[in-house]
Amino acid sequence: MSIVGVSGFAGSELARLVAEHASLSLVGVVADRWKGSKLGEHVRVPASVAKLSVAPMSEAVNVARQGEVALLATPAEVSARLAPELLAHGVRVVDLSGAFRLEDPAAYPRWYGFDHPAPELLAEAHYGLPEVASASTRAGGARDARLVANPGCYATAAILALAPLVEAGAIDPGSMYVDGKSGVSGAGRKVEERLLFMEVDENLSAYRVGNHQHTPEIEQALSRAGRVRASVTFVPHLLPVRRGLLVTAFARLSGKVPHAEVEALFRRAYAPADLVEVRAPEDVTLAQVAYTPYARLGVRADAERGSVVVTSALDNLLKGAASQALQNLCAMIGAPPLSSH
Ligand SMILES: NC(=O)C1=CN([C@@H]2O[C@H](COP(=O)(O)OP(=O)(O)OC[C@H]3O[C@@H](n4cnc5c(N)ncnc54)[C@H](OP(=O)(O)O)[C@@H]3O)[C@@H](O)[C@H]2O)C=CC1
Ligand SMILES: CC(=O)N[C@@H](CCC(=O)OP(=O)(O)O)C(=O)O
Repeated sequence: MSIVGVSGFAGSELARLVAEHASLSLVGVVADRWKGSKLGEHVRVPASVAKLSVAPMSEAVNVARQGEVALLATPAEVSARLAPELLAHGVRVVDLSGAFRLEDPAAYPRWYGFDHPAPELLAEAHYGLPEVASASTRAGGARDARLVANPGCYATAAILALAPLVEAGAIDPGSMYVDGKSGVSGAGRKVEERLLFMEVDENLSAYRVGNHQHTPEIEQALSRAGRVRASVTFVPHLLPVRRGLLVTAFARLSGKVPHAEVEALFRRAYAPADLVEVRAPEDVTLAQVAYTPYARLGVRADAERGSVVVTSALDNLLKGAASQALQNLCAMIGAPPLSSH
């Protein structure tokens, strides 16, 4: 395996997870910021890979060709250009960015700010949310996929929260609401005024209201899962913590599923999922999921108001990025799944 973008927050988590997985071997790491230095100088990894030399971005294709799969932890526009080159060299790709999550090429200028350079790959990419197979159009799942689009962090939490409800026809899919709150590591290592300590500490603010790139991703996944046209209003907020995100989703019950049976939908849907826990909504907290690969969900239906509320929490860098990428990678190559410790 190789990791491109290893100097980023998600890339560093990936390096640790790949290095610690007994069935995976890390053969190359790439990032300009750390080029020429050893991986172990920056990330706490086992001695076997600590001596790996970090290659510059200009060497990304050559380095990635040494491994069977490349993990891209790069900005969407970078991944969109790099993935086709890697695929052309026979290297399979798990991409952590949004570059291959949306099936409609016309959505890219609107939500990501660039024209997609490889629109033909959008239909092929597998949307890799392992616990919600219906969110992808690919019948075979990640196994045998050449290209896996790893879901966004808020999108993972929101889709886990709403998929069992739309799949069962339990809610009105035309009006779902999602309030999301994320720790600052969600924004990556970049320098930005809104991410300064003085802006974030002891503060809470909404951002990109009506304009967040995970809106079409959530709608696409729920439309597929429910075979309906899903419409989601999503508002993200920046929380003054390092790790973790929590979304609260609200929807109107359709009456098709009695309110007393709504929680059972979740328990059934996620019974086979080792990494998704269903608890009371009040027990869904950042502290329970931060630094773990778990997502935790809580649901409560309100018969009097005809509504349902779902809380959903995960670590944005793990289930929201790197550990989910590992789940996908293991499924692609038939390696044992990520240990759920
Ligand atoms: N942070 C999170 O919680 C999540 C992130 N993601 C996605 O994962 C990917 C990586 O995110 P994250 O680790 O947070 O990001 P960071 O900003 O922390 O890291 C970005 C990485 O990409 C590299 N890079 C290569 N080319 C460029 C370029 N042109 N501009 C900027 N960086 C470049 C950087 O290398 P260098 O600085 O050495 O040049 C760095 O290694 C992104 O697509 C992000 O959207 C997805 C889910 C959650
Ligand atoms: C706090 C914060 O800024 N979070 C990021 C989430 C990053 C993510 O999951 O991003 P991609 O879809 O770009 O891969 C954001 O809201 O854009």
